[in-house]
Amino acid sequence: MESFGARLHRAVTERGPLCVGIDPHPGLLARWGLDDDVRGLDRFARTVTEALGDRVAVVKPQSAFFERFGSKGMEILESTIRQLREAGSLVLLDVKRGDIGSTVAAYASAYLDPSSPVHVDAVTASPYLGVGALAPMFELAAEHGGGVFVLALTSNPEGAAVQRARTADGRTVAQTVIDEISQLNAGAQPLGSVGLVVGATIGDTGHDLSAVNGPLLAPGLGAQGATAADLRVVFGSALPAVLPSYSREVLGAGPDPDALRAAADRALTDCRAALATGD
Ligand SMILES: O=c1ccn([C@@H]2O[C@H](COP(=O)(O)O)[C@@H](O)[C@H]2O)c(=O)[nH]1
Repeated sequence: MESFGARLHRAVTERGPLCVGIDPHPGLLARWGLDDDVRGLDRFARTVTEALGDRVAVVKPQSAFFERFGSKGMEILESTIRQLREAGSLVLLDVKRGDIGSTVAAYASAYLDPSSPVHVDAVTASPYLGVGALAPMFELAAEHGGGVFVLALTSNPEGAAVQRARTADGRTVAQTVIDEISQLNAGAQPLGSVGLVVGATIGDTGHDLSAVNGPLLAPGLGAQGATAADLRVVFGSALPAVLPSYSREVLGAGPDPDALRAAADRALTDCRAALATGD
């Protein structure tokens, strides 16, 4: 079984370092001339999938925008996941799950067991109940070639008070998460399968990402104010592992599929330039 780290490395080599989110905000549905209902959601998700599924390395549906329509929204999420995978992009479901270990095991089987209807390539997870409580996700992911992206330094301003608080040994909470994930990925080639989420908005915080050896998902670009040029400041020597992520910045170009593709291409060009070593 090929690991998620290896699959992601290949996808980024072939398609470029870019993740595009599917975040059907009510405001975006309106801008696209769609109603804020199940039909609008379906049209939106289908349009993004058809425009970008065969060219972007990773697509990240935001589960909340599907969940808010109940079972019909979940049906659309299931078919979106299926279509994206058929088109060849890796699917990272942004669900930010986390709980006590026995419940995390159920979340793991929901998203990382290939027999599940919402099986995806990777999920986002919250370490607030302890990184160790996420072990069932890491284990099932490893068994089936899946990945997990653990929140470390999020892009929103409210995150800092918790994530940059100091623990008894003087490290920040975020650094303890970073260090635990680094241990999980130690020795993995070409890249570990447990990633971190580090916002592109956070500036130079002095956190040490050098030993992570896993992918670093960087949301916060575009609508939240960060630019590709900020990636160098935030990630420093860890830049080669960065997977930049845009949602509203690209989605706002729709519904014309050509305009969506052009927006994704622009984002990729900016990110390639920012991530290029020696730039
Ligand atoms: O720290 C984080 C973690 C996750 N997100 C998610 O990424 C997208 C960002 O959307 P934009 O439209 O590009 O702002 C959204 O789904 C968030 O829930 C994040 O922003 N920051």
